[in-house]
Amino acid sequence: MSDTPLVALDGLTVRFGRPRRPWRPTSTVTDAVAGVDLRVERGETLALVGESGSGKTTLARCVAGLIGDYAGEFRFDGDLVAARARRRPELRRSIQMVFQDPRSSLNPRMTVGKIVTEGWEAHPSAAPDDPKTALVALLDQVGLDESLIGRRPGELSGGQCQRVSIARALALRPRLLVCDEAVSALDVSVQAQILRLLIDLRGAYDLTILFITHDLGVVRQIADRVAVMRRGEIVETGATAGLYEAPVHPYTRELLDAALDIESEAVN
Ligand SMILES: Nc1ncnc2c1ncn2[C@@H]1O[C@H](COP(=O)(O)OP(=O)(O)OP(=O)(O)O)[C@@H](O)[C@H]1O
Repeated sequence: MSDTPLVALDGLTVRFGRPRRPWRPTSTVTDAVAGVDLRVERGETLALVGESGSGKTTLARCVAGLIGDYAGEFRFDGDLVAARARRRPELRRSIQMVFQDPRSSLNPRMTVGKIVTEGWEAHPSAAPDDPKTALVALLDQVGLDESLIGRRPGELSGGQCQRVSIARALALRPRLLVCDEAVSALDVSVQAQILRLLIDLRGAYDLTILFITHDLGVVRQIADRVAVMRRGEIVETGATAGLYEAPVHPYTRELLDAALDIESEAVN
């Protein structure tokens, strides 16, 4: 097995806004991601945590190819990914994203069957010989019955919609799954089911997962390692257990204390 990390970011910077100009005296520039160095090793689940506005989604979208305008270096499987190369079908297929709001991330007019299999048209290399059988198998793997094939997202629960999103991503046999707050919109019991599903699928599909969340309780259930993001920068990375037991950066301690306060409020 290669030692090359699946994802290597060096000095990754994503800037939004408009700079100051003689006719525009106020600059609105923000570095949402500000010089991030980060590795995601093959087969691991790395959680990226941080408070709202810290830049997690921007980093995730950049890695998933949804933001092409960035500075710094992004290597996937050792190869430098230039912004232009993002259009390479093989790279697009290899990195799939699961979004926060399962309902709005699915086309309401399309059936479950169409949603899950649509990617095969754009990526014939991932298309199976027998699409019908492959579709049923995919649905089974994410815990959905084949009777749902003709249903539309509006007829499904939030948890079922998220399972459809996961099946859609898996249909393309990705190597990296980027989950952006993928369980945040779900009830706690459904959250646990989807986390369990992701853990099982990680093994079955040999996946690497970049898991974005603000919820430190969720991190403990799914992540091998954690990277803590604050104001566009990574302030600490470490194995999940170690980070909970002995956080180094004061901001990580603040996040953990805040999470503990929320947990104890929920208990009382
Ligand atoms: N399209 C955009 N245009 C301008 N500024 C943006 C854009 N997207 C994000 N930002 C800014 O970049 C910063 C980081 O936002 P981002 O959504 O990445 O943070 P986050 O950690 O994911 O927050 P949340 O958990 O609330 O989603 C914020 O200051 C945000 O206002």
